[in-house]
Amino acid sequence: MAQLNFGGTEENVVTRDEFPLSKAQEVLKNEVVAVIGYGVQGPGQALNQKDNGINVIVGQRKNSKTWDKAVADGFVPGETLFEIEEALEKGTIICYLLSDAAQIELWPTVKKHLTPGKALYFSHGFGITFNEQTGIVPPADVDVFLVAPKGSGTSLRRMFLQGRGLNSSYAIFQDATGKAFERVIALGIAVGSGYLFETDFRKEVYSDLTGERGTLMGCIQGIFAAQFEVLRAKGHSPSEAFNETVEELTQSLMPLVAENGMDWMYANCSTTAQRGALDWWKKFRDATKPVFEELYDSVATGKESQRSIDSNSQPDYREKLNEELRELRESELWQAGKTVRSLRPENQEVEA
Ligand SMILES: NC(=O)C1=CN([C@@H]2O[C@H](COP(=O)(O)OP(=O)(O)OC[C@H]3O[C@@H](n4cnc5c(N)ncnc54)[C@H](O)[C@@H]3O)[C@@H](O)[C@H]2O)C=CC1
Ligand SMILES: CC(=O)[C@](C)(O)C(=O)O
Ligand SMILES: [Mg+2]
Ligand SMILES: [Mg+2]
Repeated sequence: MAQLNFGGTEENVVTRDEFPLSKAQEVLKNEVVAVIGYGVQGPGQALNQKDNGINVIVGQRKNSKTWDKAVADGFVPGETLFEIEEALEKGTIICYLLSDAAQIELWPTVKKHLTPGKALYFSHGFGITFNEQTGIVPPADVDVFLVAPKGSGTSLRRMFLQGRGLNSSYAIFQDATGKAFERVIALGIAVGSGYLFETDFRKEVYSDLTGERGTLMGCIQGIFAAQFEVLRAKGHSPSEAFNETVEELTQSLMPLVAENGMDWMYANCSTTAQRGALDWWKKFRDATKPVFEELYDSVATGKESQRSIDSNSQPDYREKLNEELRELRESELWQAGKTVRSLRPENQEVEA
């Protein structure tokens, strides 16, 4: 474990240097890792573990689209792909990767198979932290921990294939075997994490729910829409409004931020832009901060988790979500975006 200084605070991190894949393989060599659920995180984590030489099986409902996907991805029915209960029985480490709402329904079945010494692995602090809402209370004689990749399962897999690694947080809720630390870190490395930083279940879920509702997904769509609407109302064309709101950000400026920080991105823009950005950013911070305070409270009081459980456990939740996504897709903003994306040279048909 290394101690690193993050802007003035020392924190524990585990890197691939101190915990290489060979060590993860050694720790997991007698384990059967059962990945339950094959939605977004399931495939990323199962495939990365498979490619990393870990003994991984998938548990999924037969006659489902995702069963077929697991087969197409190389999992073999009866060998490495099983009905959920069979996988639960075979697994010594259970990676519980159903959607957070679905985890509630299957919990009694999972619990039945958590015999002493097994490990229960999550990729989110949701089920355990909000156990009054989820009913997820594991027996005392199993290890309980999490590795939460900080990004989509799709990115986890893509970055692995590119030889890169998404960073993840890890937390131990219960160490029944005395081996929870080496087990959780070995899994974190095996699923393709670039490095792992320490957290606990409550902090993981509070920060994750805040982030995805905030700057990562909810807030960013909100400020995109606000700026786009103002530009359109002032007579700017959709292409101009989209380019100045989204395209330039994702294609030109955010890669610079990712590479070397905000000041470096600013420094690579005009002095005119820098003057304006430096003058305006605090105003945006002050305008949005009360909304972030409200958001955090809504997470911490359990309102957000309850809403997620209530809506995502309806039988027609998928159709309803798809309908809301369709509205977003068909908005003028994202329709303009579709045309803009098609114009990127790399997306144009190569002329014969
Ligand atoms: N989507 C992502 O990239 C990320 C997800 N996470 C966490 O990882 C976990 C898994 O999330 P996702 O992969 O997004 O899940 P998901 O929404 O893609 O669902 C996973 C699987 O659950 C199955 N399923 C749904 N209802 C079921 C039921 N009643 N019985 C049996 N199977 C059922 C689906 O067929 C699917 O294979 C969650 O705890 C989530 O918060 C963490 C980081 C990112
Ligand atoms: C991708 C991720 O980390 C999220 C946004 O928290 C999630 O999918 O829940
Ligand atoms: Mg999340
Ligand atoms: Mg997240």
